[in-house]
Amino acid sequence: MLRIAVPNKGSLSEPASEMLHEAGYRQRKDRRELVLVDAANEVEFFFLRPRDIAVYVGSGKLDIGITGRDLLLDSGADAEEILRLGFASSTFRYATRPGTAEHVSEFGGMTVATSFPGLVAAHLADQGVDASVVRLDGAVETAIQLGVAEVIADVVETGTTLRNAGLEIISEPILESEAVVIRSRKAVADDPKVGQFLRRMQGVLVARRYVMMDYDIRAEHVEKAVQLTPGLESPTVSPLHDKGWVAVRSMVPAAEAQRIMDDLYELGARAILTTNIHACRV
Ligand SMILES: Nc1ncnc2c1ncn2[C@@H]1O[C@H](COP(=O)(O)OP(=O)(O)OP(=O)(O)O)[C@@H](O)[C@H]1O
Ligand SMILES: O=P(O)(O)OC[C@H]1O[C@H](OP(=O)(O)OP(=O)(O)O)[C@H](O)[C@@H]1O
Ligand SMILES: [Mg+2]
Repeated sequence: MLRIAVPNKGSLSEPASEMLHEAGYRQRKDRRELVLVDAANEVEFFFLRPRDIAVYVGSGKLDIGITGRDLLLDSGADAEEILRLGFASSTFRYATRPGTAEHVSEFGGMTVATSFPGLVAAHLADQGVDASVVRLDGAVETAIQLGVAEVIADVVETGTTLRNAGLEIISEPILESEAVVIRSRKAVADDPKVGQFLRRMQGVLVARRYVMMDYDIRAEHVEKAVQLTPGLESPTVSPLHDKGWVAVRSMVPAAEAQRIMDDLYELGARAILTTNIHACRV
């Protein structure tokens, strides 16, 4: 059985379970379930606090886990990122009241409040800045108003929370984060069960990002048309009963599908259809 850690709460929890469900795994019906065995797929899911996942995986007790890159790096656990999942995307940044500082190098002697002390201490040391770090569980923006710190370091998605607290971002992001699959550095390389899990998750990512496009085009225009729809490997071109025409089938990025359909129409393509991809292996 492959033992997988899944976030049980917070921003990572729902999208992670949704993705696992799309990849064909059983998921819990009750949020209080802590462990779930998916016997058909030979997988056991452990629903854990997002912050603890890297610790379990790093210790080698669980094979792989889904967590945030920021949480992985903050933990200092002996685990590594093996697949980016594209949700819970955020940046990790410093912020202060306007006028406090313009750059990290001015933080010397100040206190930085954060829920990610490992990440922040390492970054300050890397920048050669001697500042203290105070660890808070959440709502760190308020630490400045209450005089606990002059600077905060926190997750920023839209920036609304910082703006509402009257704070401004300082310097470049410390980190760009998103949900990732992690594995213990102690794990056996090339475990086939891990490989199969990753292919399923990659299949979901591709099925979400691409659509299948079909169209008919006069044979003399097919070379130009396939430049617009090169596919992942190579488009399928099939003869039609009418000798002058061919049918083309190719995967295209969903976000570009409408533009590509317009361009294909201009080239003379007709019967242009797009269909969603339910699942795939690439
Ligand atoms: N607003 C957000 N947008 C995108 N990602 C976020 C956001 N808030 C937190 N995250 C990400 O979620 C992960 C943190 O998960 P965690 O469950 O600890 O905190 P949370 O989602 O803020 O939940 P809570 O604060 O309710 O416990 C991190 O990887 C972080 O980057
Ligand atoms: O840039 P924004 O779109 O405003 O999002 C970022 C905010 O979202 C998270 O807070 P959350 O609501 O999880 O509360 P918390 O501080 O208690 O974790 C994070 O800690 C930031 O405060
Ligand atoms: Mg939070």
